[in-house]
Amino acid sequence: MAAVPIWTDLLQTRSALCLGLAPSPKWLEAWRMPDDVGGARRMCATVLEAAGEQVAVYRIQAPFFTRFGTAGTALLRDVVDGVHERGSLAVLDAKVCDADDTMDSYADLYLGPGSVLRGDAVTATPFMGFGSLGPLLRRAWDSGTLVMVLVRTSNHAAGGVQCAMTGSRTVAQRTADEVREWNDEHGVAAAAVVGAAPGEARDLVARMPSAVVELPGLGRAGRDTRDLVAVAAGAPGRAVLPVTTGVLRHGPDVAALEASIATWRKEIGAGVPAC
Ligand SMILES: O=C(O)c1cc(=O)[nH]c(=O)n1[C@@H]1O[C@H](COP(=O)(O)O)[C@@H](O)[C@H]1O
Repeated sequence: MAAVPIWTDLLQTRSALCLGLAPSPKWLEAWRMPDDVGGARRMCATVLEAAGEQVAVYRIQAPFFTRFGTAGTALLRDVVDGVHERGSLAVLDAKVCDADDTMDSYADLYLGPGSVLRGDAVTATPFMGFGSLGPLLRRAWDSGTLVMVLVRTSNHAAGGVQCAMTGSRTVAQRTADEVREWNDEHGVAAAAVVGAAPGEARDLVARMPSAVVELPGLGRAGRDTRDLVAVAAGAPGRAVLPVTTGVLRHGPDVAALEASIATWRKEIGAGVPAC
């Protein structure tokens, strides 16, 4: 079942901004909220109140919820419900990875209306071999959801693995090609996370012409917003631009958060035209 048309519709009507929800110890302290499930609940409610129905997609960092045990998992489920009540999509950022028989169980937890957490997408690591993602990808297709495969990440340690050569391609290029091949063969359920500098990102995005691509990096030191927005403009209707720090640093004041979200939407909207 194709998920992409729903994503495209929302990304075009609300903008490509993907708002990060990260009730981490660091953010709860900055917001002067207790580092417990009550504090996390207040933080998420504040962000959702400020965002209203302006945001197409939320990237929800699952470990910052599940660290609180069953109460945190219940909160995560409530937050996903809150996202859906606003007509938005929820990416569960859990970066799952395992052998193929176990991957099926991750789908039970994360993906689609029949799962525990009812996410619209889950992030996954392909470094046990792309084939190990098969069961998760098949379940994503069946439930109209997406698996966001880590093609290239921005953390300092990533380059040694993801830029290593495998034949004539980097590992990241090969993974991007595997995303395209899966989508061409089975239907578009593989999306991608591409946390690369603009030149490399443009090449990787071009290798996955039908995939939703998440391009992290907006609002970070050393990254020019216009460069990243220009990469997204090459993939209209399927590029997702996550911002966490760039918005959360304005909290917990609701009006300041709202203003920041509006500013990001405007900045992104001007550069990513409707397709
Ligand atoms: O999966 C991601 O979104 C991700 C990919 C990547 O390449 N680099 C990266 O930092 N991230 C996530 O982005 C978060 C920080 O987002 P910003 O505060 O918007 O920069 C991190 O906590 C990671 O979970």
